[in-house]
Amino acid sequence: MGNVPSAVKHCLSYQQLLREHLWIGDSVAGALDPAQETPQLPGLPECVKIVEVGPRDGLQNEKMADHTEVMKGIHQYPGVRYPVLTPNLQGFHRAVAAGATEISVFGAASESFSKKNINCSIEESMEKFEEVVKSARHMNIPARGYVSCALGCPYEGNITPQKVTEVSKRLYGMGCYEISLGDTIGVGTPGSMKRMLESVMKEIPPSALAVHCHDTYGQALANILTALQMGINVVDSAVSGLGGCPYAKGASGNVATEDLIYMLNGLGLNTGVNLYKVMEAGDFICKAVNKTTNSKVAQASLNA
Ligand SMILES: CC(C)(COP(=O)([O-])OP(=O)([O-])OC[C@H]1O[C@@H](n2cnc3c(N)ncnc32)[C@H](O)[C@@H]1OP(=O)([O-])[O-])[C@@H](O)C(=O)NCCC(=O)NCCSC(=O)C[C@@](C)(O)CC(=O)[O-]
Repeated sequence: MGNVPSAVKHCLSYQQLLREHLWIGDSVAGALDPAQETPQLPGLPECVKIVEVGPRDGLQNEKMADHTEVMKGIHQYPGVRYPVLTPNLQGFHRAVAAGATEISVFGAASESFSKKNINCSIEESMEKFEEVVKSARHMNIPARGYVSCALGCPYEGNITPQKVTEVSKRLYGMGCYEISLGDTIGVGTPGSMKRMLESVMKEIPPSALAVHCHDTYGQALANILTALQMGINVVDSAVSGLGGCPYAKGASGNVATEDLIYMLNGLGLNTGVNLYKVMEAGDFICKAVNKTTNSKVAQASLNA
């Protein structure tokens, strides 16, 4: 790996570990846990796809190299998806040149957050994303859309479900195959999640929606359960609960993948993910970036 900085090296071996055990999306795919004995509860989806955002969201606050360097450094396994965040056409072309085969555009339901995060208004961001998604579709590159601040904004406070719906509809309409609704600062509750989803689902089918919950107020799993009960079966999470947006001060990490899998196993929902191996990957990356895990499941198993 020559001159690759150490944070990138950690990210690469971490990706390798994760790829052996999970779906790789923001991501990972692989080995099956032994079939769960727990009978599935009614009113829930049959299986859940976990989009592992640890290698991206989990590490974006670390001092790391540019995506070009990261993309060049990783070994890309067949059947594994390695999406790259691309805020504009320049980023898109650079990502494709570096070998990206899936991209994500990332908008917000808050004007102030949009300005701080990507230095443009929501309307301007939609114009840029239109260009990106159009180019991606031209090249058969799947594009995912994020909507940040779906349950609250660090600058504006409450965000209306109507605003989230409006932005989600624009992203879906331009060709994003899936819209990930982000509780960027982790302030949502099952109540606000339900109200927001009821509104968004009037315009977008649940099969094209995902939830992305940060855990600042300890509500992430409850919010995810609410989304599952409403028919959503794609959930973003980060191993060890790492992560957070640099433009959302005070916000904690994502819901921990370990805790999410533990809950899904308990509900009898199939993920095809081996919890113990994810914990191994979590332990690896926490040591590499000198952090303690935020996963309650990993903490409990360490203390057991
Ligand atoms: C979007 C920009 C680039 C606009 O930044 P800008 O300053 O407005 O860009 P610009 O068009 O005015 O160009 C300024 C310079 O940047 C260059 N530039 C322009 N675009 C690119 C590019 N793509 N790649 C590399 N270079 C770029 C461009 O070439 C130029 O270089 P110069 O001519 O001065 O040498 C900036 O605001 C930015 O980088 N924002 C991203 C911040 C970020 O990474 N935020 C965290 C993402 S996580 C998130 O958003 C939440 C999420 C997804 O996890 C879900 C959730 O939890 O809610």
